[in-house]
Amino acid sequence: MASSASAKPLFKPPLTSKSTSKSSLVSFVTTAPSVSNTSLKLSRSRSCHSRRSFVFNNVLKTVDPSRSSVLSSEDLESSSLDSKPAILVSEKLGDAGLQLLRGLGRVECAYDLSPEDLCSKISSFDALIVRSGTKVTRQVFEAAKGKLKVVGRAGVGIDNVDLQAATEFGCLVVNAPTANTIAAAEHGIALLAAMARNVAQADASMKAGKWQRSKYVGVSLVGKTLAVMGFGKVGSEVARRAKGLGMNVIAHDPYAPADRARAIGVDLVSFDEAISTADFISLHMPLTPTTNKIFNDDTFGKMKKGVRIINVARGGVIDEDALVRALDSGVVAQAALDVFTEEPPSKDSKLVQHENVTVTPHLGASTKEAQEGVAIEVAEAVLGALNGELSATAVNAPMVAPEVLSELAPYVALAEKLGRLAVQLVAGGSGIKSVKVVYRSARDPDDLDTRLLRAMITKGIIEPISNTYINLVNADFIAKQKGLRISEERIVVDSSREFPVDSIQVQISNVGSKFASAVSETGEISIEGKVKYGQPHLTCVGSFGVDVSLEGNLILCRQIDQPGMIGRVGNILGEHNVNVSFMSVGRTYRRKKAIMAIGVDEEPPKEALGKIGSVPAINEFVFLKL
Ligand SMILES: NC(=O)c1ccc[n+]([C@@H]2O[C@H](COP(=O)([O-])OP(=O)(O)OC[C@H]3O[C@@H](n4cnc5c(N)ncnc54)[C@H](O)[C@@H]3O)[C@@H](O)[C@H]2O)c1
Ligand SMILES: O=C(O)[C@H](O)COP(=O)(O)O
Repeated sequence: MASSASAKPLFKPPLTSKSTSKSSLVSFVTTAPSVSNTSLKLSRSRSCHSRRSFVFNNVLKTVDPSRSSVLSSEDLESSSLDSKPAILVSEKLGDAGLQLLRGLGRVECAYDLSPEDLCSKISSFDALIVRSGTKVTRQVFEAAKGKLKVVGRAGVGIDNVDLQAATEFGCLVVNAPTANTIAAAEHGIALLAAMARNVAQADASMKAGKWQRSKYVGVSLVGKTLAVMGFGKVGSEVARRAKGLGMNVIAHDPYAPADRARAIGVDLVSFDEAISTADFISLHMPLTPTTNKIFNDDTFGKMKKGVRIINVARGGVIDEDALVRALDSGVVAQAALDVFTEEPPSKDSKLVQHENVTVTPHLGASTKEAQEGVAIEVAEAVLGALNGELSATAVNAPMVAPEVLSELAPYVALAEKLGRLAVQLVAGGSGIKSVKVVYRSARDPDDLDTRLLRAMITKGIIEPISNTYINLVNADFIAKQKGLRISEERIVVDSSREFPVDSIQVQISNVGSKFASAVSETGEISIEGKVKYGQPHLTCVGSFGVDVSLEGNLILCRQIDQPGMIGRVGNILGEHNVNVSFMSVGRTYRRKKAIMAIGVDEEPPKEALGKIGSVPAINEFVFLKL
């Protein structure tokens, strides 16, 4: 048997790269205790309610051994060149970000790949980093064959990434949402001023040898009304700067808080009020199915005649043919555009060629400062994700604050193990439709973020019975796809508020069990666990209280409560060189029914299990893999 009895959680620091530590989330390793013969822990309980190491990157990694899994920091630190994660950078990325990536990964920069080339290469890469020019389509995720774990968008807009496909394939998408805000806002203001004073047109005219002072009389900005459509990061920075130019600024954003707008002297108004009262309209909303062509014949028709439009958001929010019509009719006096439905637009695009239109080739984020910033921001997010950390800039996974992650880490391990145990108790192992998870906690229900725990229970339940790999990104999607309904209940209990969760109970209803004693009085398979000394423990099976550390494998026996049972089963396992790590007996009444839970390091041979089954006082038993 093993020799040490101590249970000590080890807190492992994140990747050693200096800049990675700025935004990275903590990764944990907790080492399960091994227990010697002499310190074999025995406990007796009446009823329920009176290593291996766990690496936190379990949350994101793939577990199908035929697929390469997300690397732990140990892997990264000790890896040879070939075993470093492979990162494909498909568009120009700032040097600082590339250096970070090269410190920990094998980086290939391949710009201007055709969609076919991208698809043919992608299955060799763990991560892909793009800007707005690469379309990361469903075909790309299909071609990746499960190898691709993270797509990093070096910028804000993720409309070029098929998020639904990414989620279905369990691929995390992260972006760099903050580093180019100022650059985009400054470009918006540059276009606003340049358009109002015909800077680009006058420049072209002079370079053509002309001197046309009366042709390029402009309009003033001071005192004019600017409508900012989309009052997020860029929109509010544009508004702040426009206020400085003496403009009256209003904004429309269905999701922006009014107090944030008020703080910079901006009134939030309805869509129609914004577009019908503005002299200038600046677009700063994302391209989504709702905002697609939101500026069209109908909406241009509601604008003040002679309105001027600036777009540094996405070309797709404007119906470009309708804009040409509005420019031709004079409803829109001028437009200044940095973004287009198709990029680059066709050479003979009427919009680009229109004399009242000023254009730039998607330069909003193109300052040295912003490019260095987004490169670092995305590199940190991608490396963090490859290290199994949840990114603060995750686009298709719940964002979980670092302090919440650190608190929940041991409960995440417990959740997965409970899911894994519960499914093995189901007769036939399948046909599960309905799972209920009950969290008992002293904290208010609002104070407990259970998304991670639910994802890991889902992972524990589905992975043993299918070849689907599950992580935090795709857990809910896969559960839904498999028709598995997972409901949650939170019960406030009178215990310590120091810990987020007192116990987690997993119930599977409407199924038979291969271990009848796991079925509770109300008819569902029910097991419950707690975290004790940082380790997941099984504390309840059906209506029987037990206490066994969840490590290695588990044997559950229902027996008649009588002397000598522990010794008999222990001897059988000893004869077959199977190391017992924990043992616990739970009974309903003295000398009546009892459940013995035995943790074992090795899988007992069939012969040993047969001998246990033939002990006369043992009514039923089951062997479960953790
Ligand atoms: N041209 C460039 O190079 C460049 C650079 C940076 C950002 N962008 C684009 O600018 C846009 C804004 O970026 P951000 O960083 O400010 O993003 P953000 O998420 O901070 O802000 C977007 C805002 O739009 C709002 N919004 C969503 N739907 C809306 C609707 N129907 N009507 C009005 N508002 C709506 C959201 O509530 C949010 O407040 C994005 O599309 C981004 O891709 C372009
Ligand atoms: O959404 C963004 O961040 C901008 O549009 C920048 O795109 P780019 O990285 O292609 O310059």
